Amino acid sequence: MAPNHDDKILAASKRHPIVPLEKGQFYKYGTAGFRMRASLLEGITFRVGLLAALRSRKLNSQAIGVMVTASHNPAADNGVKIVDPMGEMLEQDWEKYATGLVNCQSDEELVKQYNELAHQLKIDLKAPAKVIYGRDTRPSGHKLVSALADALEATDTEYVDHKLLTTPQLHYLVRATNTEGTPLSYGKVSEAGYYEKLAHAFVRAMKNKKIDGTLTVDCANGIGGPKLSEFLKYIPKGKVNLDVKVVNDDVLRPEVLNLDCGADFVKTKQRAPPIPKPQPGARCCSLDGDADRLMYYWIDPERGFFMLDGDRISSLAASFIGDLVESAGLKHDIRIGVVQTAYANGASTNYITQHLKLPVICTPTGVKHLHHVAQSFDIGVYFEANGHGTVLFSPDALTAFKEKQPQSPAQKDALETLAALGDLINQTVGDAISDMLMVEVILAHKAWSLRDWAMTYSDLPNRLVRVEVGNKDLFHTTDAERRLSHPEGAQQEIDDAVKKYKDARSFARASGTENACRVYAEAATRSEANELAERVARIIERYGSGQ
Ligand SMILES: CC(=O)N[C@H]1[C@@H](OP(=O)(O)O)O[C@H](CO)[C@@H](O)[C@@H]1O
Ligand SMILES: [Mg+2]
Repeated sequence: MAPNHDDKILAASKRHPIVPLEKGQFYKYGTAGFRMRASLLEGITFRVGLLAALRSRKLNSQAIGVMVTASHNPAADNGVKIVDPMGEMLEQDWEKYATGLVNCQSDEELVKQYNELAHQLKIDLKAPAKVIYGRDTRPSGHKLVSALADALEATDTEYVDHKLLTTPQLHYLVRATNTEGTPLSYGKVSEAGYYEKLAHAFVRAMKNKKIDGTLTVDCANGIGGPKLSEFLKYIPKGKVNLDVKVVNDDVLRPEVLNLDCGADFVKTKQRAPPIPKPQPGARCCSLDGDADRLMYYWIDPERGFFMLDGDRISSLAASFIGDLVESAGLKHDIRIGVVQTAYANGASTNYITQHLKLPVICTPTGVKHLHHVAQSFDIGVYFEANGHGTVLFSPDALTAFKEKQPQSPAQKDALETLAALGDLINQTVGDAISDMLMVEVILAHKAWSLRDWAMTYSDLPNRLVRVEVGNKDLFHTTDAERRLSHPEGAQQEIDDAVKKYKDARSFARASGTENACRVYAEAATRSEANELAERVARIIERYGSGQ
């Protein structure tokens, strides 16, 4: 007889009610799962647990991950998202099922829809299921994970609570769990296993190169602080000279999470966090609240603040890895590509295509889109301008690094470094700690300061504007979000505006995470970029109000 979870789900669901929204509004599994004020999330997290259990049963009982975090949002928010078996984001086709379950009006309707989904997707509810989960430092996380556990109990799902984790650590653990004991083993299934893997790969990739000076790491007062401090204990003394100063790592006062610090602050405000007082010349980087975004910067004694964002990290990685592939004698066997979104600075795209001679593909916003396209290369480098990204190596590429017989000491060296990078760089998702170690390795190999890195090309002046509109759903895009297909006439007006400026580019789209549109503009000078952005913002305002 099929196990009947219905009564258990019904009873448990009553303990975790959904907060009804105003008529006509509904909850949506967005770019980063469900993310909103934490007070609205208990019932949602319970229902996400139901879906995670179904997903595990659908995928031969592989472990599914659930991460409770609201990343760089204020402390009062929280969020919940599902991680697929290889550590990737939930398959897009399933987002609508999450949205469906969460928007059921009653507990009875929820149970009905749960069973209908199982039937429609041919899921055997008798099969074993496994879910593993973690959370960031937000106090609301406790209540949310207990709602999640209730859903897993009600559906007879095995679960492991990994407690406090960075988002990328949870992604690592999901993949490690599902590959344990196989030739594709991703590492030990523990937080310590994650640190050991990274520390070991870091030492191998450094190859006795020297890192110049101290790196100050702003951890946004989030989970990255304690986790980075823990990681540092795993670096063998005397083998590498990584000198890290961890700052903004206060996780005991939730109100300071992401407050005037962190990668999102640095990127959007284009300045260093005020605390600790910025030191001219100091090499700095910032993580975000769940440690999956990374920004580098320094205050130049002469020219002031200078930021090295996701585009810079992407071009740095592509250039270094491209050179290594050539030195390893694999240039004709391995296809390297770079994936960006329309927000990437045009100068970075030019540098990658014209100087590095690598192909660049533009995808819609959201790392799941970039990740997917990056998988089509042997080595796919992807970063959003906001500092979220990674480098993916195909199984063929990893095999080539390990098995190719080197013809010279230089080839051997390049192959070893590539193999070490394959272990150092998180293959499941963008990971600020892993990306930071990658940047440190590259700067040490090139013997570059942040200023040397910044000299590779000059960014085009640009401006990003948030525009409140009556109805953002009126805006539809095409060509990887670079053009508007609706409302009719809007794109023509943007084109006409762009033509008035030199080296200019501008586009507008509805945000996937906020109730607003975003306008991006770049041009040859700062004043022109500002003027163009304002002009396009006015166009969007006008069309967004339906006039
Ligand atoms: C311009 C911008 O930075 N957009 C961000 C933002 O998406 P929007 O759809 O633009 O709101 O949040 C996403 C999730 O964190 C992130 O992937 C993306 O890069
Ligand atoms: Mg984040």
